Amino acid sequence: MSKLFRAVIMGPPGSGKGTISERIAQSFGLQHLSSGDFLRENIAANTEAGVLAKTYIEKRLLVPDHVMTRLLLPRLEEMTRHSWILDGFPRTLAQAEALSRACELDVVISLNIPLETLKERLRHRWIHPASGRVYNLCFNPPRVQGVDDISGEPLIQHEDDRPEALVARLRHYKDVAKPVIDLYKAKNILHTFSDTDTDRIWPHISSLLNTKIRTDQSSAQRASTN
Ligand SMILES: Nc1ncnc2c1ncn2[C@@H]1O[C@H](COP(=O)(O)OP(=O)(O)OP(=O)(O)O)[C@@H](O)[C@H]1O
Ligand SMILES: O=c1ccn([C@@H]2O[C@H](COP(=O)(O)OP(=O)(O)O)[C@@H](O)[C@H]2O)c(=O)[nH]1
Repeated sequence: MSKLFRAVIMGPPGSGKGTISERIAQSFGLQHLSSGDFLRENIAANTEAGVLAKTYIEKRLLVPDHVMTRLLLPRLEEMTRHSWILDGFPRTLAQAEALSRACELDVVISLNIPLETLKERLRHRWIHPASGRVYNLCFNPPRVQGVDDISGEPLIQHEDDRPEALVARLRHYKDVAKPVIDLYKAKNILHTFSDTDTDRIWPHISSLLNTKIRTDQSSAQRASTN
């Protein structure tokens, strides 16, 4: 069996983590695990962690580290036979340290997108809350305006995606993410991509993953024939 591949994607709200993770999942066969979607599934299913997480999310707070790790790490353990990309976790240094104890990451992708671009994208972001499917009126519009392509249910916009809320969210992201980014830089697995456009970033991410995944697979094959 080829070596499993573990990746994390980081970036401020609107940087394209969800959009790029979906492309990676489709092009490279990785499982995409989004912490936000996973929390929403737990809330919908009324699990103990979901009920607890909801109280924080409703107040626009981060869910405490011990709740997040207790929820996410067992989910990752269930995926031991799959290569995966994690989106939205780890958010804090404590989460990153807990993840390091659980598994070894191959690549961390960090998205560095100009503020004006983030503002524009979030202003036009529409979400299907039940599935987490994300649309943008300019970039990937739904087939019918205001309606989810698959379920036909209405789309909503997040209060938080208003341009006025973004500066504070961005400042908060930078404060919390800085030590996480420094940790991955020190481990030599951080790859930062800066541009205004996912379509221009994508070829670089794709060639990075092509190199990494192919190199890992050939060394795993060499190990199995030795
Ligand atoms: N790793 C995490 N640690 C703590 N709380 C988290 C984590 N991931 C998600 N959450 C909680 O779930 C909420 C929804 O997460 P989600 O990633 O879907 O949206 P978001 O924070 O609005 O980010 P974005 O706009 O980048 O998609 C967050 O606002 C936060 O309260
Ligand atoms: O090059 C891009 C990438 C994303 N988006 C849109 O920008 C918003 C934010 O993207 P996403 O939800 O993937 O970002 P995240 O918050 O997960 O980082 C969504 O409406 C996307 O459809 C865009 O317009 N252009």
